[in-house]
Amino acid sequence: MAGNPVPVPSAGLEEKILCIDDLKAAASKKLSASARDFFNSGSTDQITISENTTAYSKYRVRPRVLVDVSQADPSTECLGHRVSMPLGVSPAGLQAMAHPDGELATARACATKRVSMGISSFANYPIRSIRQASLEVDHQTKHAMQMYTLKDRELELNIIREAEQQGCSAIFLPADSPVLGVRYNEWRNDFRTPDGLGFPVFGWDSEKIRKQTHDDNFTVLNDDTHRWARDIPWLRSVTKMEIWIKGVLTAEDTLLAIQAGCDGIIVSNHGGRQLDGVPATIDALPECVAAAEGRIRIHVDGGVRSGTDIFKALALGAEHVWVGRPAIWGLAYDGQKGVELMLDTFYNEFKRCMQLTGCKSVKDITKACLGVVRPDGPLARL
Ligand SMILES: Cc1cc2nc3c(=O)[nH]c(=O)nc-3n(C[C@H](O)[C@H](O)[C@H](O)COP(=O)(O)O)c2cc1C
Ligand SMILES: O=C(O)C(=O)c1ccccc1
Repeated sequence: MAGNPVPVPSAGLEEKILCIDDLKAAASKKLSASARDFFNSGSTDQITISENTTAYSKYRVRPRVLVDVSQADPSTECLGHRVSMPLGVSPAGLQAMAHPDGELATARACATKRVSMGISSFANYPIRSIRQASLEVDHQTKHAMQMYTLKDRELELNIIREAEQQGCSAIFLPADSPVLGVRYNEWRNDFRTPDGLGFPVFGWDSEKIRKQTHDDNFTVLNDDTHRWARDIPWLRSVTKMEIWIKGVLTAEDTLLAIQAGCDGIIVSNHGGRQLDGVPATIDALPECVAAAEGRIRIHVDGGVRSGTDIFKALALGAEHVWVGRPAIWGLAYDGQKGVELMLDTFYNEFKRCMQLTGCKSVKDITKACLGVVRPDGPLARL
């Protein structure tokens, strides 16, 4: 993966974007207040969204020195395929509100940088076009289709069939969304999908969505009677794609995912947009890893904002991380190039973190690489 130590912005974009926070600031200036609030907010009191990021800072890295790191290799596997680093782009809806090319730009950037991508069921482009945009760059890039349990089973089945036919590798079932979170910012702004944008995955055009709030979308579509015993076997019976549960935060649900024969879980709180007050994902991860005892794949998303955050998540037992908002910020800043800039930034930071901790490959990143800061005490080993 190509990566400039200091990425160069496109012509006309003068800011120096050195880190993800720079990208957030630059992107936030370009978005309307209502779009910015929609993308950047969490639910209710914004506690979980804020902790998702800050919780990383209690961990300290324990570096090993005098190791030959000239060949340090950040690559790993995701969805059965070699990727350049253990980071992919989470499914996030409404990307054309950040940039007209929306999910197509994200797909091209992910394919260029060889990372996996999640496709939101609220994407503004059809699954086929997103896959096509990716295939034009690289034939190997893997996609996970995010699909809720829908009230309309026939619609759900059609979408799953389409995703499989278009070559998606996995279903990400967001188990945290039987109903929408309490999103005061959206409600205060009376947030609506901008005119001209549709949700083609559901076959909804702009006209159909115009009168609906974001909350209405969920209420109409999502099945709040969803449950393990009914929905996972059904999914298995209708698709050969991998089945991942997105939104697990406890040991108990990790065990249920194993029992249900799922391929993996994503420890996620929907970027703090569903129930406020649930733990930061990096704090929920250890209990899920301990319960799993290696019997199921574990990924994590939420609040990952630096290469060192990726490193910490791996040291705590995740195989791979995903990012939502950083991709949106990249898109808003500079379309495909902005998403590539975001991915380069993570890649460069992560590789350097590996090198400075004496890790030659992602397998070298273990519990021994981290400590935790306790008030007035020495660094505690994990
Ligand atoms: C604007 C936005 C839209 C999202 N849309 C979806 C979605 O359609 N489906 C879904 O499963 N998760 C969705 N998510 C959650 C992301 O998949 C992911 O869990 C979260 O963004 C990760 O946290 P981060 O943004 O802090 O990286 C969305 C998140 C954001 C910020
Ligand atoms: O806002 C979200 O978190 C989300 O899941 C979503 C749903 C519909 C459209 C865009 C995003």
